[in-house]
Amino acid sequence: MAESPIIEVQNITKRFKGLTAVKDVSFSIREGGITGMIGPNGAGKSTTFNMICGYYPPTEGRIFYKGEDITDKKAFEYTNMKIARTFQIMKPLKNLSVLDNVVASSYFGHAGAKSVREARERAMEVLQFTGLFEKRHVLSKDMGTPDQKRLEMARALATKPEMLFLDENMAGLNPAETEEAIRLIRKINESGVTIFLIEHIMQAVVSLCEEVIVLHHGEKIVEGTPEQVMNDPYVMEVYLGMKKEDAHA
Ligand SMILES: Nc1ncnc2c1ncn2[C@@H]1O[C@H](COP(=O)(O)OP(=O)(O)OP(=O)(O)O)[C@@H](O)[C@H]1O
Repeated sequence: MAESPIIEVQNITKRFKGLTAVKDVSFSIREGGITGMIGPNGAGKSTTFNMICGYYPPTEGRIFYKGEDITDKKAFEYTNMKIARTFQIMKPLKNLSVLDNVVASSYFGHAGAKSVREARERAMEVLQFTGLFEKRHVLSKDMGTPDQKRLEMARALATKPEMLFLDENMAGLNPAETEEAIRLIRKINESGVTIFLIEHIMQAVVSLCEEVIVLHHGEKIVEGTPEQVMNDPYVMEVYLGMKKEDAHA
């Protein structure tokens, strides 16, 4: 794994009128790795995610991608920078088939398909890769949550990203479905895509991430390997709601 950061976040703060949602947060995302962000509800995870993905700019601080300052870039410019994201509330084109959803995404980004044929070929490849090939003719609105989440990833992959942001991709999945999602995320990473994810499901964070950032009340409280983070007394208290001695009871 390369050591250089693909994303560097420097002292970002976001204020919404009177409320400071994120306060002076800094971290980096290592190229080639899987980095996770956790924290209780309202900790500032989505706000941080949205700033890094260009949905709104930080009130203060800077964000760098491969050394370039992208703080003022807009979300629509990201696919051209080989960055893609999924949404917590999924946004498929509901009345289109799974295949057409992925075909539509194939036209976007730095490697946007130049013809219908190229877009279809790309989509077929992505559907094979994500395990959705057999369901390619199903309307996306007729699929269950696990397949819709998979489709979100397929649509993102169709833009050929080098960096993928996953926003609570496992919410609403049962343990077996979670395991499948973990396998797919690992496979995407092994294909060379750097991943940054927000996730409430600890099993997924521990199994996938080599680096975890913990937010609480808008501030970064801990950063480290899953093991370091899960054994941190402050994390146990504020995030898991128990004292260290309780955890060993
Ligand atoms: N657009 C906004 N305008 C005003 N306040 C906001 C806005 N977005 C988020 N907030 C507030 O900022 C704080 C952090 O919210 P955020 O959604 O980033 O937390 P989170 O860690 O993602 O929570 P969850 O796990 O519930 O999604 C919350 O108090 C929230 O109400």
